[in-house]
Amino acid sequence: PAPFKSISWESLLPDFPKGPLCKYRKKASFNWKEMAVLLDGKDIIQLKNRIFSALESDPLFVHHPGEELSREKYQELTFLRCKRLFEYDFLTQQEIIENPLKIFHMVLCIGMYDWSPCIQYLLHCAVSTHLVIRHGSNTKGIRTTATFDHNTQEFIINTPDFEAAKFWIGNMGKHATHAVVYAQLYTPDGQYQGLHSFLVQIRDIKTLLPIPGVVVGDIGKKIGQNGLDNGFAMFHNVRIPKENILNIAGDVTAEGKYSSSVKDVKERFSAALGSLSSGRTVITAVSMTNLKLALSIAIRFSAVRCQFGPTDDEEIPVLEYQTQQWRLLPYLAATYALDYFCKSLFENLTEFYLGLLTKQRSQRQADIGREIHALCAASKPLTSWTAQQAAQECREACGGHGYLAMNRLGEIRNDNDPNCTYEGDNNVLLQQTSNYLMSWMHCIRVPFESPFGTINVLQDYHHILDWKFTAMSVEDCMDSSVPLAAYKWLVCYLLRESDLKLSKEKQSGRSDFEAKNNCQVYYCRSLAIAFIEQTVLQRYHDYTHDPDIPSTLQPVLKNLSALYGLWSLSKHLAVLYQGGYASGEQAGRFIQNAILELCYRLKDDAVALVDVFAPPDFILNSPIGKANGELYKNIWGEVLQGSKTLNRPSWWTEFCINRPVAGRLKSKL
Ligand SMILES: CCCCCCC/C=C/C(=O)SCCNC(=O)CCNC(=O)[C@H](O)C(C)(C)COP(=O)(O)OP(=O)(O)OC[C@H]1O[C@@H](n2cnc3c(N)ncnc32)[C@H](O)[C@@H]1OP(=O)(O)O
Ligand SMILES: Cc1cc2nc3c(=O)[nH]c(=O)nc-3n(C[C@H](O)[C@H](O)[C@H](O)COP(=O)(O)OP(=O)(O)OC[C@H]3O[C@@H](n4cnc5c(N)ncnc54)[C@H](O)[C@@H]3O)c2cc1C
Repeated sequence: PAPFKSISWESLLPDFPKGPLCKYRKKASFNWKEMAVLLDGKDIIQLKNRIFSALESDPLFVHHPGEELSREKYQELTFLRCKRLFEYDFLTQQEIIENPLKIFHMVLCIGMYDWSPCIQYLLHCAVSTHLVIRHGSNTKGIRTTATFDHNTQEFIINTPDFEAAKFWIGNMGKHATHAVVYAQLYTPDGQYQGLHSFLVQIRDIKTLLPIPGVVVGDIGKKIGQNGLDNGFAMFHNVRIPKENILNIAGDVTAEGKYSSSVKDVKERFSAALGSLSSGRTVITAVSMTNLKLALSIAIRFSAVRCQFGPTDDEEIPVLEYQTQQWRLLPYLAATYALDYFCKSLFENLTEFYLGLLTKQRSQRQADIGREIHALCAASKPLTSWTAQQAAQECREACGGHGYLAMNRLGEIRNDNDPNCTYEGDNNVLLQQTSNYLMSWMHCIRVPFESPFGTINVLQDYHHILDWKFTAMSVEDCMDSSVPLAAYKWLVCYLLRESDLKLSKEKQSGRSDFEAKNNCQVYYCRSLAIAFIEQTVLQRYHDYTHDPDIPSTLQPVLKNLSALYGLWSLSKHLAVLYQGGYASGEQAGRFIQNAILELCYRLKDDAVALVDVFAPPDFILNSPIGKANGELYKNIWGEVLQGSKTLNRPSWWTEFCINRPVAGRLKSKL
């Protein structure tokens, strides 16, 4: 941890304005500034401050309360903001080299303001990206072709029909001039060489008009992220120079011969898709950031909003209600656990990229690639779904005020939604993780480990399968070691059951394809989810129990770890009983009561816990989520800023003069 005394907290993290939230802030068991410094460190806090204050002082980023922007205008504004982000160029190369985690924080800070310019910016930056993969989940089935013409030294790109069109591509709707297009490569000998990516110009850079042979356009309004122009494209004999093949997986010689350092077709396919792991890691963090936004709003609101009370003339904050605590505080615990996990996953990814950059060809590098793929293929589903459920819960937890667009919960929910789909549909991706786990079954009897140690739990597979739930009281369950042990059992059990189920399906004569499909629900899918929850919990448990954590912060961090573990585990209670890990009434009851007790213990810390990660008011942009807690003043302030709030409607005569004659249009037949 940083040496706290030498840091001027005041300059880094100014106090919040006085107001109704002070009551809870005073009750907190820890100092929120000390926690913020522990979690992020001084350097990152300074970076965040730099980005947040640049956006706040820039007229281009001014909010327009009470104003409805058309989609066209919003897209234009998003583009201008994206350009401005390039002008700010928040990080130098040197800073990135010294601490790659800064890129991660920079992206999330911008996204906290609005995901549309953030994603647009990211997509423009991602030089090695996979922008135009789209065929849907089945990437192997992409039907766009790239045929090499050795006479002209060009590739010819073709879309066979409408169904094969590229669709959904970010930035392509209105303004992208170049795209990275995935296509099936054919060499002049007619041989099919598999999926490869190519840089294709789609619009003229001076006029923004399409290049001949390219049909490109905007796909229309979406549920969220409408500042982004998602587009479609079709290619009809579009010729690109030979150099435009991005030779990640293979290359073609001038004579038209195919060459690749990766001989195995399957391996080439994995290499071609390897870059998706970075996108999935970022989306894991994007979703976790949405949790931060939604919870900052809902918890501050709940600490101030009063309803009912023990007597007729005393109303209490809704946060005092057990139900409200149980609805929100587990998500708060999840935010802390996932925040830690995201940083650790990013570090894993950095190691992977370092290996790629230094052209590592070791077995370890290959194993890292597989493990990262398995991790982010499950962490994206876990985090995006958690954020999706949390955003809805937070919306409802703020009652009617949560439904007012100005309070931003709808926007958070809608902008988070595609995290469940893009860069791989969540349900499809979970199959990748369970495939990986199942692949370890054959070496269960020999010593093995994975580079990041996430599958090392399987070393004790046989032993763990004999474990039982042993806690004897609620108090016994108040540490995350209890849910962690249960998770280890759960992963081993679901692995065994999935493997058995697959064997049975095959023995009964089903094809590999059918057998695998019939093992998903209740087996492989649950296995992938349990595995990633266990991994997140293991990492967070280890962190919160580290003796280096200051004693002033450790109790609250341990409570968060225990709550996250028990609450996540409680969704698997049926399987714990079904498989014999738990038995009798007590086990379930202890877990439930421990969850409630932890919620109760954390409720006085809840406001301080969101103060640690909430962005400044300007960025959060939610009257009910403001740091001063002046709920009603903030709402009224915003309502009255609407340009037409007090106006008579332009159609007032339709109401007052052209009155309806009841039944005038009734059918006379
Ligand atoms: C703010 C953040 C950014 C927002 C970005 C928004 C823009 C959005 C962009 C996009 O959406 S881009 C389009 C993304 N599309 C997808 O993600 C498609 C999803 N489908 C797939 O990835 C693949 O088709 C699949 C489902 C993973 C593979 O299916 P398939 O059944 O055909 O192959 P397998 O036999 O399972 O795999 C073969 C082999 O390859 C390995 N592998 C697959 N992917 C990867 C990878 N990314 N990294 C490493 N390895 C990979 C897989 O594990 C298999 O290996 P083995 O088991 O044989 O060892
Ligand atoms: C906002 C947004 C932006 C996007 N941006 C881009 C972009 O920039 N570039 C790009 O290339 N793509 C982009 N995409 C496309 C995205 O990658 C795909 O939508 C995604 O990969 C899912 O594919 P799909 O839409 O074809 O769904 P489908 O594959 O048609 O899936 C439909 C349903 O079928 C289920 N399903 C499919 N296969 C299986 C199976 N084997 N087993 C069980 N269930 C299955 C899925 O779970 C899903 O519920 C974007 C999408 C969105 C929403």
